[in-house]
Amino acid sequence: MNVTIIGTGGWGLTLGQVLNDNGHHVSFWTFSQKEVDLLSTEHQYKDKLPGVIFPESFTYTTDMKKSLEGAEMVLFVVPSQVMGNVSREFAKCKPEGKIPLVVCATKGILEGTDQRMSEVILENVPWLDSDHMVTLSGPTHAEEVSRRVYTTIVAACPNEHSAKEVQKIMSNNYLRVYTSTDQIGVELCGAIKNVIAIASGVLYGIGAGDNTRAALITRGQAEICRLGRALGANPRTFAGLAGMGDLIVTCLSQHSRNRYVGECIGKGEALDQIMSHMKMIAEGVPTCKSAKALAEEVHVELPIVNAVYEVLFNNKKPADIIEMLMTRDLRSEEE
Ligand SMILES: NC(=O)c1ccc[n+]([C@@H]2O[C@H](COP(=O)([O-])OP(=O)(O)OC[C@H]3O[C@@H](n4cnc5c(N)ncnc54)[C@H](O)[C@@H]3O)[C@@H](O)[C@H]2O)c1
Ligand SMILES: O=P(O)(O)OC[C@H](O)CO
Repeated sequence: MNVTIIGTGGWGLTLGQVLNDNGHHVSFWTFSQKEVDLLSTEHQYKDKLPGVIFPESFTYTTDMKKSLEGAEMVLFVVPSQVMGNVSREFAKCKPEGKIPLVVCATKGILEGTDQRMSEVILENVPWLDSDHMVTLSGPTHAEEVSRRVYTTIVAACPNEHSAKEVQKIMSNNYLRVYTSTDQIGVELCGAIKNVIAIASGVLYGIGAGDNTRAALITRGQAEICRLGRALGANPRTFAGLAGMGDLIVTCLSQHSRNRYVGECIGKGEALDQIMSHMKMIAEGVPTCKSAKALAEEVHVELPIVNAVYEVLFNNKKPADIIEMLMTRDLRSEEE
């Protein structure tokens, strides 16, 4: 199968390698000529995945129409906050023949809107319908998948047949793909867990204990469930790979970008200073703003998300915010 991947970051390249391992032909689009030159000559992206060499058969271009020639499947793997522009560009490249299956592996909610990534793409691409829009999400750090470490992931689409198609195309002996029809739940879990991961990083940064981290992960999960239920997600998704699975990996892994941002904050660094030296995207930062706005819109209380917002954007001290969280009105765990 011919697959086009939109985005040549760590995750896009890694998914390309999975598809190449499965015998598919992979082309990439990127907005950056610098990335085209680097990847076409060096076949590696040292800044993002040092030591990983990508197949020489990969092709790279900044010309989206050209990158999509003959594409039977298209994967979007760009940062969430550029998904609007990138999908509008994609909309101009309607293929002559069969509409390709579209898969989105980006995690986040578009700032200034309440839109999940599949909603952004579907709104901007009028010739694409929701039956052909699949979400790929789960506990999957590129640093490990690119080294073929055993991993699981979820392909979610309201149309089960499309989810199963992606499952068949992407599964192999080191990547096991499950399917789900709960795209809302899978996307919300993937977006909000990044905000909770920042909080987890803050706990590492200030030297908090394991009890505190366990509390954060569990109560973070409670917030994801509360918001998800209000927005129509299937509660079973929260306990699945895209839910608890991804929350665990992102809160605890040495590879997590969002956890790293939180850890630096906990050690006293300023957010803009941290962002200026990061080589990969930490989606939890913009998603924190959108999640807070989304929760207010549907009248759902998210104390941890709000706490992260106060620390990131209002310069509140983590210790004061944790004290505030611990001494709020007492409540039942069953609420
Ligand atoms: N890295 C991982 O382990 C991983 C795993 C699962 C999901 N994800 C998700 O995949 C998405 C991409 O993550 P990543 O780690 O590959 O990011 P990255 O920071 O490595 O790369 C992002 C890429 O997006 C493209 N890009 C950047 N700015 C752009 C712009 N203005 N216009 C168009 N394209 C632009 C570039 O090709 C860049 O290399 C994120 O939503 C992330 O949460 C990442
Ligand atoms: O853990 P992070 O913050 O690097 O996020 C990347 C992916 O979402 C992990 O599955």
